[in-house]
Amino acid sequence: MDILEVGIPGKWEPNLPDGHISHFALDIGGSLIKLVYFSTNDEFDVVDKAGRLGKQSLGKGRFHFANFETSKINDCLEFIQTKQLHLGGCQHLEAPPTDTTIIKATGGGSYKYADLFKEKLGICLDKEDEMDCLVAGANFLLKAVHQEAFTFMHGQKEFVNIDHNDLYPYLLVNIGSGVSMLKVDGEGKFERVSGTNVGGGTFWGLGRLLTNCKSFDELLELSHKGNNRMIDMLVGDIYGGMDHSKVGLSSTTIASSFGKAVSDNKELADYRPEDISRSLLRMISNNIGQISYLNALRFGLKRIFFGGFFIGGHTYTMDTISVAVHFWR
Ligand SMILES: Nc1ncnc2c1ncn2[C@@H]1O[C@H](COP(=O)(O)OP(=O)(O)O)[C@@H](O)[C@H]1O
Ligand SMILES: CC(C)(COP(=O)(O)O)[C@@H](O)C(=O)NCCC(=O)O
Repeated sequence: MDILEVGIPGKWEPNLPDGHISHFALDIGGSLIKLVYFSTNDEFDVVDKAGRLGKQSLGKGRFHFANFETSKINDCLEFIQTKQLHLGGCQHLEAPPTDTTIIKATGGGSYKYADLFKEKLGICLDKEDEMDCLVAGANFLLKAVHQEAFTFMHGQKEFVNIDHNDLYPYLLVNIGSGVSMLKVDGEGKFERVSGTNVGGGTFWGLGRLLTNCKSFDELLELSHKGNNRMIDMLVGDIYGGMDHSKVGLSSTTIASSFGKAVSDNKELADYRPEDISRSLLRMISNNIGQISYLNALRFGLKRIFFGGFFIGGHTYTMDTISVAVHFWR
């Protein structure tokens, strides 16, 4: 089975031949809509007892994943409509578009936009709780997919071998618009033990205001070229270039994110957007890493798994979180 990424927010190819479509489902989050469907192209014609022509799949196919910004939900609706995802990709062969088209959906948007889906596409969203789905998905991936989980430290990615008998309990940290921290004890056994409202939405929202960036990717890209020391106050800035070794603080540790802006006597325009973005990314990632570590400590959990689109394989973000987790160890 192939996994195929077909969409990034705002960009999609409307005319890909998809064949028969099944397993169409949605996660409508605070920032992004995640959409998945399975398509089979290796089909042959079959005629049913009533003499109607249909297609039968040979069982091979692809998963397709697409994302849309939740604020541009109409693009998502258009994508579904164009590809006829809710009708199995082929309107004339399957059930006619009635009120009974039921699609699995999760995330806050499955409540917020239920009427919109019904009105525009005749889709009834069959809601699943996002935390239940998150835990079921994480457990499935960790157990069923080889080389799914990895550590990332100082630019080095190392896959983790998961021993199925030694997986639980673990802390699952999902960094979306906000951050949820779940203590997972088994299949369907979990508790939301903590969270923080300083998450991916904070990085993108505050970053947008401070830098005038037009997209998340642009903001993230800027952070790679920035130097947070231009705006963060370091221990060395306070201690005349020296470490505060008595309490284990090196001169290069960030003492106060954005702290230099207090004494610099500069305006926002005097700071480079690259430096602001870098500082913001470190501030938020550090904070999440520290809260996660403290919760792992609180419950005696030896493993933390991080997920969510804020991380999305972004190396600098992952590195910062890792440093924060290891800071006190
Ligand atoms: N292309 C993108 N557009 C907007 N945000 C993005 C994008 N890629 C990554 N992100 C980050 O991912 C976060 C959303 O993560 P996600 O796991 O999808 O959460 P949610 O379910 O709340 O939408 C955003 O707040 C932002 O920090
Ligand atoms: C409310 C949410 C579960 C919604 O999930 P999301 O769309 O952010 O993925 C999440 O944003 C969250 O856990 N926020 C943090 C709330 C808090 O603990 O302060």
